[in-house]
Amino acid sequence: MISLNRYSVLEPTTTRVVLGVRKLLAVMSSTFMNGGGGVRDLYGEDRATEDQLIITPRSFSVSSGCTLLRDPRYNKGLAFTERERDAHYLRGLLPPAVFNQELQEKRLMHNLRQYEVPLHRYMAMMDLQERNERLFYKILIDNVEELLPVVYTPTVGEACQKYGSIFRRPQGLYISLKEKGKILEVLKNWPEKNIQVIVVTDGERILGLGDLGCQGMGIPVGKLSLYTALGGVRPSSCLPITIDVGTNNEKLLNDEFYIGLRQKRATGKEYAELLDEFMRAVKQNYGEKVLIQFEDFANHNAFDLLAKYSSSHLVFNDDIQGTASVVLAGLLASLKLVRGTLADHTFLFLGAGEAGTGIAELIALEISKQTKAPVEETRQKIWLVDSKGLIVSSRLGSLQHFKKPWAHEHEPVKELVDAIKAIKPTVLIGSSGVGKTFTKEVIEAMASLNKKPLILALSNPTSQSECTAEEAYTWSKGQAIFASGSPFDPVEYEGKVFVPGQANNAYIFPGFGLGLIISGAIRVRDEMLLAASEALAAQVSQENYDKGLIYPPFSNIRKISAHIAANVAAKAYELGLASHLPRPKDLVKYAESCMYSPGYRNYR
Ligand SMILES: NC(=O)C1=CN([C@@H]2O[C@H](COP(=O)(O)OP(=O)(O)OC[C@H]3O[C@@H](n4cnc5c(N)ncnc54)[C@H](OP(=O)(O)O)[C@@H]3O)[C@@H](O)[C@H]2O)C=CC1
Ligand SMILES: CC(=O)C(=O)O
Ligand SMILES: [Mg+2]
Repeated sequence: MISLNRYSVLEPTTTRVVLGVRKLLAVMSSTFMNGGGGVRDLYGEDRATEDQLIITPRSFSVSSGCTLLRDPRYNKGLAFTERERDAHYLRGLLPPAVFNQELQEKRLMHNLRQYEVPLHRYMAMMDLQERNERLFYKILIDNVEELLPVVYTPTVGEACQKYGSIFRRPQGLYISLKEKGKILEVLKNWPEKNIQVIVVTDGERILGLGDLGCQGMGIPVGKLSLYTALGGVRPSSCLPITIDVGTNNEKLLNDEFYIGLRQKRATGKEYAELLDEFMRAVKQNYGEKVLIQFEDFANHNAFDLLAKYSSSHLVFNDDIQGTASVVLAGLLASLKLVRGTLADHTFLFLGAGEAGTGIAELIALEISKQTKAPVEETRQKIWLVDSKGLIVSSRLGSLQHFKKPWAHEHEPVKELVDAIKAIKPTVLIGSSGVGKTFTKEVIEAMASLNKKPLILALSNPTSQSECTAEEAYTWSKGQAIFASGSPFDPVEYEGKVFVPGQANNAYIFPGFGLGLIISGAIRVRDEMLLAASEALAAQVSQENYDKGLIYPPFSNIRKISAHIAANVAAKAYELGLASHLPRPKDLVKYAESCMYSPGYRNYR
């Protein structure tokens, strides 16, 4: 193992080699085998997104033997060559066969496919991540459409629900109320110092599954593995964090295997102080440019945290902003199928929380940008229904602040289907977290009003989806353009195959984050979200449209992410928020060159 310029602990099985700089450079340049796609610098793409390369150290550490086999970042398992086995004291610790990474991948995919229970696949993937990180990312990248539902929604939802009983080794950083006053010290316990992206949750709104407390850790871990696999951000710069302020989930509080604090959630001042200490400690420890992605906070905290820290930190709320950007992209793309402009459409949401109001606002902004009409005016064609019915002006006094802009003049309407009949939307978006709410009557109402109704069932995981793909296509008699938060298989209806798209913020956040990193952006702005949407929409091909798709397939996601990153970075430069100067000429190429690739390196 070669560890440069860092805190490498010298363990008994570690030999330290001291070299002159010139010799070190020679060794390094011949040492790394480029895995494809990364920049060809001395460090390989592992450090490509770092601020600058510092080539000062005169030593590197070579861990060997069992220590090397147990280090997931450097372990290659049977792929260690004969020469490496000699050089690193691995003789006898491995069986004689030498496999290349492709053969390892083939074997692993074969084994993975033997598991019929998705959770078992998830656990096998987590085991692999902790055993051989490069192989984990190699198989995730190469089999992204097959494995996304395993490491991400829907399976990650079940994994979080059962996190206590499937818990093996800790992943990520846990910051609980017990660490109040010591958060900076806790951050310093994390072995990596060059952190570029943190995904943090407090576990209160995990997908549409509600409060899972500390067990929400599966979400930051999963999201960050997508940062690497889909966006090319190197794994060592990603930090998953769960803030544990307790849980109000009685089932978990009474579960003997629950891994979190066994108390009700802290709220008010106690909550705010812990979060504030966390935000200050992150900036102090990692600097101004670390991206903090808020994930799956309940809406009574999410909007306030975003507003509070967006002027002092590089913060991004994936559920509000990432979801908005992915849905806007789908809408822009859908105009190829339904014609007209965004301003010609009428939008109705079931669910007026983070996702719903976040999307609504970005649509209003985009229409305002396109038509030059004030956003107060462009909001008028966007309507939302919450658990109490249509959001109308007579409810203004009791509405949460984020719903108020959507309280238009209308008589109260309780049921979704009646709201559809009254508002006559062309687009129906489900963001309620409640499954089966797009009933046959709802879909039929949309199909009776529109030749091609656009129906997005965004809620995750699959159990919470507002309807299935099959329901959307059959109840609309094949008229619907449909996409969902969690994936569905293609559906055959009356001899025609309909391919549903996946409207999930996973299309956006990896490329969005990469764009912030490569430009050295210091703040997130709405214009960057619009730029990301436009880049994603531009990646939908005629072949995709011909299948009724409004999103490109995930199999192209790294190329898509590079385009998103480039557009986001370009916007950061345009807005004067980028700190990496000079601006690279070709931002797409630059983004691609910065991406981590999981091919093995040769160790001398
Ligand atoms: N596809 C994707 O990329 C994403 C999907 N999501 C999914 O969206 C869902 C919602 O997330 P989020 O917006 O953050 O959650 P929130 O809790 O912020 O909002 C949920 C909204 O749904 C409303 N609601 C709840 N039950 C009903 C019901 N029976 N009828 C009508 N409205 C109802 C709530 O009403 P009230 O305010 O009255 O309580 C609230 O307005 C989750 O399932 C999540 O997984 C989220 C982000 C990204
Ligand atoms: C996808 C996502 O972020 C969610 O469902 O919360
Ligand atoms: Mg989320």
